[in-house]
Amino acid sequence: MRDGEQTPGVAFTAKEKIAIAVALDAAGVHQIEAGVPAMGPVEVDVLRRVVAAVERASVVAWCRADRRDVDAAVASGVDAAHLTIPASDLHLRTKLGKDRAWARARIRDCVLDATDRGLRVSVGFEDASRADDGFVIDLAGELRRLGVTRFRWADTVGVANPITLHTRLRALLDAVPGPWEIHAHDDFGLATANTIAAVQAGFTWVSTTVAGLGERAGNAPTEEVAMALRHLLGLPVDLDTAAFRPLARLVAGASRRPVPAGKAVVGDAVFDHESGIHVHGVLRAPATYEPFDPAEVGARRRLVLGKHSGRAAVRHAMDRHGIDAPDEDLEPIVGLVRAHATVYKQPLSSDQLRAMARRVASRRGARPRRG
Ligand SMILES: CC(=O)SCCNC(=O)CCNC(=O)[C@H](O)C(C)(C)COP(=O)(O)OP(=O)(O)OC[C@H]1O[C@@H](n2cnc3c(N)ncnc32)[C@H](O)[C@@H]1OP(=O)(O)O
Ligand SMILES: O=C(O)CCC(=O)C(=O)O
Repeated sequence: MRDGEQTPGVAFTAKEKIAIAVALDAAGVHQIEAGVPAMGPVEVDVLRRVVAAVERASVVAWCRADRRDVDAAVASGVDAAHLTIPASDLHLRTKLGKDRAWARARIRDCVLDATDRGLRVSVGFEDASRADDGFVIDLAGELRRLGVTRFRWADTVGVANPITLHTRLRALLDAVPGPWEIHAHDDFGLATANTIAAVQAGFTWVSTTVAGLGERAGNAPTEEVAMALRHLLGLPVDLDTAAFRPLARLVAGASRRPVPAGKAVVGDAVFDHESGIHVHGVLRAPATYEPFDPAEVGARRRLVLGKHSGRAAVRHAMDRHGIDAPDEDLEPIVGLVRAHATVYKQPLSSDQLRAMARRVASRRGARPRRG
């Protein structure tokens, strides 16, 4: 929720934030990064209300490596603080005018402060994908000894490549075992792939946002990652996957960012089939052209008549709507369906299909038997 809301132009009201947190909690999300308490009293108050509203999930506050941020996290009543330190020299030197020694001292100090104050602490390495792995490994090893419960490896500008990432993260885990989290951005459309690669390398936490909302091209989408973990890696996913589509619409409303029709898992059209070969196959066994049953995410398959339809699809649609026609009429009806789709660029209604069947029947001097 924190990184999702960082999307330029997006600002959730307290009510929206609470509703999204409650929905995430109900869906079984384990931890909700609900906001940035350093933003001031309004955000602290929202965090407090999120903490009160959520029943099962842990609520974590995002903090800079700054004691003032830890103070604000404590004030917000969360059970966990996520402290971020830039890891790359680009971020340290160019952005902050600091060096690695500063980063080490600063994050150590804040970790000790936050743990002393009873918070569970995770640490994020911002821009880790462009950082020196040796520095990240050294620092993580040191911080683990101070009681940090988890590390986040951030691909802040989405430049990781899933193949090389896997090898790189395996080496990281060998050096500093324990819970690591991947936080992947989608600048090159690789956020989900990189997240899956990290899990395959042994990472046990994934940072995601609903429908991939987030800075620039966004983050790894919760629903894509969850379904890929279940179906591609065969891992148990204890989330209510049927909640993904309503969640995406809830977030779309609050962010004023409509869910694209073709968005994996949650898009309106991702369980539609039109092409003749696909519909012919799906009618025999949906698995021919579906990687999982749409019901698993509370969706329904739709067979759409259009420019690429074939006879099997037309016959199926006519049967569904009680329109009878001999086999010899199918080919010309398909022709009319194609022409209609090309002109109107819309799926065909049952009435339009019926009218086409009549037209073809009357051309050969007969009437369709029903309809
Ligand atoms: C990759 C990411 O997503 S990082 C998270 C990004 N999220 C946000 O920025 C949350 C929204 N941010 C805000 O509301 C504000 O930027 C605040 C409240 C955090 C800080 O506001 P301001 O004090 O006005 O600072 P401003 O935004 O101009 O600059 C960022 C400050 O944070 C500091 N900073 C940046 N990252 C870190 C860090 N990880 N640890 C410590 N300090 C940091 C910068 O040095 C700068 O402080 P300075 O002005 O004293 O040099
Ligand atoms: O929490 C972190 O360390 C990562 C922050 C972030 O959102 C990013 O680097 O993209």
